[in-house]
Amino acid sequence: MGSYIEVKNVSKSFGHRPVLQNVSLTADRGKTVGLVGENGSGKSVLFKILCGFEKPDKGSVFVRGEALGKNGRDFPDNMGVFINAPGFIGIYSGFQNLKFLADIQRKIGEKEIRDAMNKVGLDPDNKVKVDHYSLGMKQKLGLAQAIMEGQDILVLDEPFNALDYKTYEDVKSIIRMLKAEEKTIFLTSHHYKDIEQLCDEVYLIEDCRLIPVTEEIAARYLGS
Ligand SMILES: Nc1ncnc2c1ncn2[C@@H]1O[C@H](COP(=O)(O)OP(=O)(O)OP(=O)(O)O)[C@@H](O)[C@H]1O
Repeated sequence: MGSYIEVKNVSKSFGHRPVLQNVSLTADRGKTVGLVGENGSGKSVLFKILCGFEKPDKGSVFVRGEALGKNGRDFPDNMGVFINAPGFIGIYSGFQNLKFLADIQRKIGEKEIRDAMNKVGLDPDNKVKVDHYSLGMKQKLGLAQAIMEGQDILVLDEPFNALDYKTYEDVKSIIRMLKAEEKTIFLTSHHYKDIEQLCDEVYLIEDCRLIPVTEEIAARYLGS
């Protein structure tokens, strides 16, 4: 089998504005791939294309050897997604929210939800409504959702956003744990340091192109 994930010559524009031009990327199973780039450079768009949430104008995405968008297969199987701080129903607890989501696929029961919540450091028996969750708790709930079905590919778009130091370190530890479990992970962060520490391969999106990060390019991001 070839790469676990392959993005091949993908281009995407919104109106007349190109965001991605001829972008290609491969990731082997168990690797952590980081994406950096300025605000609006196209990181989330590329992640949404990987997940099947956006369709490329040109090019293809292969996940475990299967092309997205072929044979009615719009979304990859077994992929956990955390993009744009996930929305939850505020009047329900974290556990209830995950239960609603789990009931869509019916792959897992309460035990797996509890395990995922414990893994990210949330108490499944906490009856507090998500409306009253701190930002860090919401981020962790989003991560629990992304992993609760045992997904082996994880797409995590800025999971460190707006966290205090302690929660930031917690989220980093969760990602290290997922790496140790040999998940294939795609990650963005505005702090190059996070990406450098956690990722096996790093790419920069600049001027609609995807560039492997060399030491020289990294020097521009270090200290950020
Ligand atoms: N559905 C859409 N319709 C129109 N334009 C869009 C759409 N989605 C994204 N864009 C535009 O595509 C560009 C890339 O957006 P994207 O969200 O991928 O940036 P990003 O690199 O993730 O930025 P940030 O670091 O700020 O999160 C932006 O100019 C954005 O406005």
